[in-house]
Amino acid sequence: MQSGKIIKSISGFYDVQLASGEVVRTRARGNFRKQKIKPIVGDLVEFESAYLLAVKPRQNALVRPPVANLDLAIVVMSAVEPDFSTNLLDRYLVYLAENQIEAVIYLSKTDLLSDSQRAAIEDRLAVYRQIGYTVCQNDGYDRSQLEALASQQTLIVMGQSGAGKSTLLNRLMPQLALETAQISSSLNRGKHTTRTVTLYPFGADGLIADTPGFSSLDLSEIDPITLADDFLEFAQIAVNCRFRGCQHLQEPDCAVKAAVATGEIAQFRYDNYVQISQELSHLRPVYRKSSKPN
Ligand SMILES: Nc1nc2c(ncn2[C@@H]2O[C@H](COP(=O)(O)OP(=O)(O)OP(=O)(O)O)[C@@H](O)[C@H]2O)c(=O)[nH]1
Ligand SMILES: [Zn+2]
Repeated sequence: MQSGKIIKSISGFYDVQLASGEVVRTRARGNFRKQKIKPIVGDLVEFESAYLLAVKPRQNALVRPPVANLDLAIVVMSAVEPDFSTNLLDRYLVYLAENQIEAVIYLSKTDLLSDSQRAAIEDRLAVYRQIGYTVCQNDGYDRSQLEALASQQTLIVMGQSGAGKSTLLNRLMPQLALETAQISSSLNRGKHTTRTVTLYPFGADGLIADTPGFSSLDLSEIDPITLADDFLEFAQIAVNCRFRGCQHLQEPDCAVKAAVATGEIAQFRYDNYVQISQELSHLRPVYRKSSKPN
């Protein structure tokens, strides 16, 4: 039996890449299909004589495009058109943290910024760098930095419509020549959503999806109780909260709120946290009798 990763799926055939880099075209056996698991690109599979036998449990999976076991996502945020928003960025970061996908932040359209706009966005991005995120942008952009991060990783590009995802993908993979749409040509919207995805070699033994990930986010499955864990800089400080499981909202002696007051945690990050937390709580009411002291 051999194992590898599905890098392409076309009409019942699955191209599986082995650790050696060799690619074998396989298909699913009849009895395998009865298991009602539809193999998707990114799946780690076992096969024999070009027949798939098993799909290994997935670390995560996206629906649009269907791709499994992502390690890394490049979150494309435009500086303008649409305007840069930490609220939207934090939603992506929460989503990715929940799915154990590492995030890299990529700022596009910096060439359209005035100096003062640029300074304001730089201030915000400095906060993300401080938290530990890698931040890159379309000018002064370093392909080798992205390649180094992507080494042995499976990655995808995601971001809202018009953010510049296809433009970035074209830069990373000029051989693909993805169509970039003028933001105004709304007829082209959603064009990528029905396409199948293929993983292409990128960096040292890395793979990159040729199709951008979704542009709208569903956070509704997230448990508001653990939401704070997705705000990585809160986690280190939260050990000093008086209550274990402190959600940093109304609780007394909250180290996170204290850190916001001193500026150690950025106010905008906390505000985004509170807003997302409230949205999730409305979706899923939580009744807690008491909190245990730490
Ligand atoms: N000036 C400038 N324009 C850019 C940059 N990146 C993207 N654009 C333009 O912004 C528009 C949208 O870019 P796309 O790459 O198509 O955006 P997308 O995220 O793939 O959009 P959807 O396909 O709608 O999801 C296009 O007109 C691009 O030419 C940039 O860095 N600078
Ligand atoms: Zn707290």
